[in-house]
Amino acid sequence: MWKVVRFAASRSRRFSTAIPGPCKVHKRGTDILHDPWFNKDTGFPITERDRLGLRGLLPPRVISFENQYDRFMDSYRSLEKNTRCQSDKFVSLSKWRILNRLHDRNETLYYRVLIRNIKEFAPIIYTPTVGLVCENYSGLFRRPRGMYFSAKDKGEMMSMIYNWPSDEVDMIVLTDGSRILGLGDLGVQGIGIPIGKLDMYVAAAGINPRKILPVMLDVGTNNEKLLKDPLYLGVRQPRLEGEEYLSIVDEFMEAVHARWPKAIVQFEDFQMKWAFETLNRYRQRFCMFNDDIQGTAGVALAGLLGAIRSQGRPLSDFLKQKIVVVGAGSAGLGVLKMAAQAVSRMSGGSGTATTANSPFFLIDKDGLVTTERSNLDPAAVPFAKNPRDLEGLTEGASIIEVVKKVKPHVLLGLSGVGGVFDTEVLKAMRESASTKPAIFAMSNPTVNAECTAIEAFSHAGKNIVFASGSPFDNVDLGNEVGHVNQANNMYLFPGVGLGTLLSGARHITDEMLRAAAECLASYMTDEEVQKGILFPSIDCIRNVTAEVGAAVIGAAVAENQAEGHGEVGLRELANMSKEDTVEYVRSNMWLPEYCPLVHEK
Ligand SMILES: NC(=O)c1ccc[n+]([C@@H]2O[C@H](COP(=O)([O-])OP(=O)(O)OC[C@H]3O[C@@H](n4cnc5c(N)ncnc54)[C@H](O)[C@@H]3O)[C@@H](O)[C@H]2O)c1
Ligand SMILES: O=C(O)C[C@H](O)C(=O)O
Ligand SMILES: [Mg+2]
Repeated sequence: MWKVVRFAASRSRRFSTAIPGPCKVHKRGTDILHDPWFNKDTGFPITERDRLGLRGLLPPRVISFENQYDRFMDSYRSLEKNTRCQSDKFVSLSKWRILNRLHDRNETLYYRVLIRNIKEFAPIIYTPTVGLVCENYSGLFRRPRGMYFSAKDKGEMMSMIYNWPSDEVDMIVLTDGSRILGLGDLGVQGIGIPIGKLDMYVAAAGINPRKILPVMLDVGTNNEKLLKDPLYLGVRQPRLEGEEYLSIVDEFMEAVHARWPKAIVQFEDFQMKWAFETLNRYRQRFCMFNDDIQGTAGVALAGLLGAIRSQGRPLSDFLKQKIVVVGAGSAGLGVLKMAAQAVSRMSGGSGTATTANSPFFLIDKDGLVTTERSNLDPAAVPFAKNPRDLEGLTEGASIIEVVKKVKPHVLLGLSGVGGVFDTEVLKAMRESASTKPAIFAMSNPTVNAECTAIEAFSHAGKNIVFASGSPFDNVDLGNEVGHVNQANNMYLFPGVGLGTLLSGARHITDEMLRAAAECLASYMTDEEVQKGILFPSIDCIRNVTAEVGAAVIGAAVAENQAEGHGEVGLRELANMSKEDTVEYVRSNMWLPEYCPLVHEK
């Protein structure tokens, strides 16, 4: 059984918070002003202007970092005021543009703005606006960000990787653009997702922005509209398949690790068949994980355990919870696999994942998944129900049929289809066996959510607990508040990445992911959970990441995966208390401060 441990936020003297040391820069003059890593705009002190050949290239007055921040926020607020009557789409894209321009000009200021206002800006640089940006990327494109490896680069990647200007890369987010959120195949335009995820790595985990790399593997697209679009920036060919496809991913993985052997690669938004195949292919060879399968699973498991706690029930009740998962893709199957492992361990087993005899039900676009399904995807086989055990439900039963019959404690959507939890389905959840039925509409972006928060509380009742993948406002229920949780893998992947990095682990194991999920599950207090607050506010995401990262390090040490990082060796990691480990993680988080620049030839 899981012990609910909340790491103390005590400060240890062993790890002091980093004060930015000097940064070596190999350029001078305008080249520095045009480099967003080093640019400080009007913030360059006079002595630095002299040292770096900047004197005369900037207006004479030096503006403090804080004043630069205020100036940006003022222009952001004016934009908000001036766009008040415009459509939501126009406003969201305008907000993204102003942030993106800052990102392209001055990263230190950009991350200060992002970190201080994460709740307000996450919905712009991350889901849902990032989806809109990806849909319109070819038209919005102004400056490149990250690297693009295409089907035409075969045989060249080992040298191309050296085109990246940084000698140190810790964290890579890689996509092939084939399943961008719930928006489908967006080809090269999917690069917005790795960029947004890595922004969250900087904001939530304090990974140094000079050590991140967003990557697009452009192997073509099957999106006819994009192929016909004269502005489309990707390779105009159908997606590579089979061995041709895998040989491109293989070459990329070899090239990356030849240059940066310890870089962690997060696979993101790959269509299901490649998501599972690449995870199995690389996880023993490289330090990598698939966020949609593994990150999502951990967040969902934390939500499922929270739903039990919200009913005032012990976690052992997990064995009895009836859970209907709608969506049998990489995310839905990842969730079921982790949930089934938890059930197996709780009932004294080895943690082998199968739900055939458990109260879990899986539904895909063809309805309830049973052993009678022809062409059942191999990854779904362990979760197909035997119709003999179903008491009246048959292969392909609809969501409403399943919900009416099963009366689930939890209805969890990862289908990518907006509105599939319709009024009838939500009303049927009133008959749930739970005192606090849980409705998790986890698909992104907002338009693809299985239902909205208002729909859930109005049709399923005030006593539900609700979570969605993209943010919704809390719902006014008269004299109480219907709390909206954001069940998004952003609560896990930053801690998984940072914990892995700081442990120096060569691989990311199931145990490390389990530790991350359990840590998140135990983050909220009983009092909060009973109010329906299952996940923390995004405002404290650095704190969540520090704790999740520490849990990952603890598991890496326990499993003999850890090798240490920098000056902190394995022995020191192994001797750290939980509090010390949290503090160690926290003290390794990059802070957006201008560092003194020192020119080096
Ligand atoms: N909240 C999060 O943290 C999080 C994490 C990962 C994925 N997601 C979201 O989950 C969604 C699915 O992601 P995925 O990688 O599993 O996609 P996927 O394409 O691999 O799977 C989609 C699944 O949904 C099923 N489906 C389609 N239409 C359906 C319908 N009408 N009724 C029932 N099932 C239906 C499909 O058969 C398939 O099994 C996306 O919208 C994605 O944004 C959210
Ligand atoms: O990107 C997100 O917001 C979550 C998740 O990885 C998704 O694919 O939807
Ligand atoms: Mg994703």
